[in-house]
Amino acid sequence: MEEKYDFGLVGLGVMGRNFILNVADNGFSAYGYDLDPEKVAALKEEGGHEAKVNAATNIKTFVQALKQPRKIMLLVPAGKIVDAVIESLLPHIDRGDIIIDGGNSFFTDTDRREAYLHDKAINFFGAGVSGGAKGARLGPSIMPGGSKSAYQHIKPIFEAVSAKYKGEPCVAYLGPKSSGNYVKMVHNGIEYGLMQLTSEVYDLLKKAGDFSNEEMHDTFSKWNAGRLQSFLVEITSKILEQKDELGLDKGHLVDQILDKAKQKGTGKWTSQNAMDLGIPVPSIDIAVSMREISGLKDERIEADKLYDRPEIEKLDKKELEKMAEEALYFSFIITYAQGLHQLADASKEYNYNLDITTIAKIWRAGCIIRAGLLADISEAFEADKDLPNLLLSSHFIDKVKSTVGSTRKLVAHAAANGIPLPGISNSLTYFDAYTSSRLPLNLIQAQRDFFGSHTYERLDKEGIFHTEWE
Ligand SMILES: NC(=O)C1=CN([C@@H]2O[C@H](COP(=O)(O)OP(=O)(O)OC[C@H]3O[C@@H](n4cnc5c(N)ncnc54)[C@H](OP(=O)(O)O)[C@@H]3O)[C@@H](O)[C@H]2O)C=CC1
Ligand SMILES: O=C(CO)[C@H](O)[C@H](O)COP(=O)(O)O
Repeated sequence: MEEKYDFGLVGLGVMGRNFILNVADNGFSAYGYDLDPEKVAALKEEGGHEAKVNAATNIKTFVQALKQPRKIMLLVPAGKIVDAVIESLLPHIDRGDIIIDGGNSFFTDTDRREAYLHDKAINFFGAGVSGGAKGARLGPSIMPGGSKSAYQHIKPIFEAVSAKYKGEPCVAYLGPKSSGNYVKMVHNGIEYGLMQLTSEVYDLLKKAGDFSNEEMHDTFSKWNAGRLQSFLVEITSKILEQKDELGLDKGHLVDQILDKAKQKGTGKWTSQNAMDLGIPVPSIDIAVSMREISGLKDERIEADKLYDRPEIEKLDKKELEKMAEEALYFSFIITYAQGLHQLADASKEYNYNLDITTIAKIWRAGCIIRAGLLADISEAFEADKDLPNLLLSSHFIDKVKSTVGSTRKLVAHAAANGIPLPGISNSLTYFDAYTSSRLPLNLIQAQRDFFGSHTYERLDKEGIFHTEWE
């Protein structure tokens, strides 16, 4: 009898093709499935040896090639395709088999699918994968949620293929049901926030400091060697040195890219769900809004003609670079703080039983939001696992205190000079509000009671009060 394969993968696109080759590189035999015969043929060729990597366009052949309990990962576009693939697998798989959705599926879809498949005795995992094509090939961060006992079957494969941080795998069982997809969604929300912040600093260096692309390349490289070390700062430095091969002037590619940022939805879902839960994540909200504003290119061009802008007062390059590093570091901290706060509250709301330390640890390598800061963040949560907010951790007080001053100066300078810094200023405002023992929302309570008899509480007496204001 022919030897069966350890792992199956549906969807041989950007992520799937790379993930399956990674599985094979780590000593597991793997079988791929895609509707497209060219992708199947390409994988077989790239996989080299048929006993190690094989693939088919026939779903029955694919399923029958796998060892039981079958471990079948889907890396197909989120949405209806995931349901369609599950339906096409069902006639061929057996009780106890495991389906893993590795895509960016919406978490309530994962709950629905998990309940549907649970009734058929099929184990279903939502396991977000981060790291892009290169990560999938060489070591991503993986965020699995589902049945703890069934996880034992996929654990050896996931631990082998995942990125490693100082030898520790960047994957861990996170919790039941949709917990893995939820964590990946918030990962992407933080990703949106950090990308927005990086783009603001790039804009500020250019406009307030006349930095050239070469100079910014050097600045981001230098920052990446320090406490801002992160994948997004690293790739920003690389992007800034990339020459344009298509354009006529052979300048830098970044200058020729249309300033309209697209989105597939995960950042927006993070914001929407944070609103549902009542968790403030303004650094993420504004990153979503900025992608939307960026899309209004024609209107922006019209509006630009209608309103004057102040002439920008230039800052000393060295001083600006130092302040920008501090503001970016400060705003990165605030963005992680908001995302992790959301995870902690969602964990209670949806009974995920998430361990924030574990999440911070599996984000230290492999994923798009990997950063040196995550080692400090995991230590902060290790010291206090019930920490409500990073800003309350003794590990972060000095880091925040020493960088907030520059953030204030840059936000003020940018506002006075008409340079939009929405992510950095939202991060600062969040900080100022979160650290205020008294906010002016007493007035809002009074207004609500004035016009709608909505009542209010008092500082000096227990109870619920209403005033006839007029
Ligand atoms: N790209 C990235 O950097 C990342 C993507 N993700 C997520 O991973 C998932 C996959 O993304 P990605 O690899 O980029 O997407 P791609 O579109 O590159 O690949 C999806 C693959 O699935 C195939 N497919 C579609 N429908 C079916 C079907 N019914 N049966 C079998 N195969 C099918 C597609 O074939 P065809 O093209 O012929 O339709 C394609 O080969 C998504 O949820 C995405 O959000 C997560 C992290 C990073
Ligand atoms: O999951 C990812 C990385 O972690 C994807 O790259 C992400 O989906 C990109 O999102 P968007 O297209 O909305 O910018």
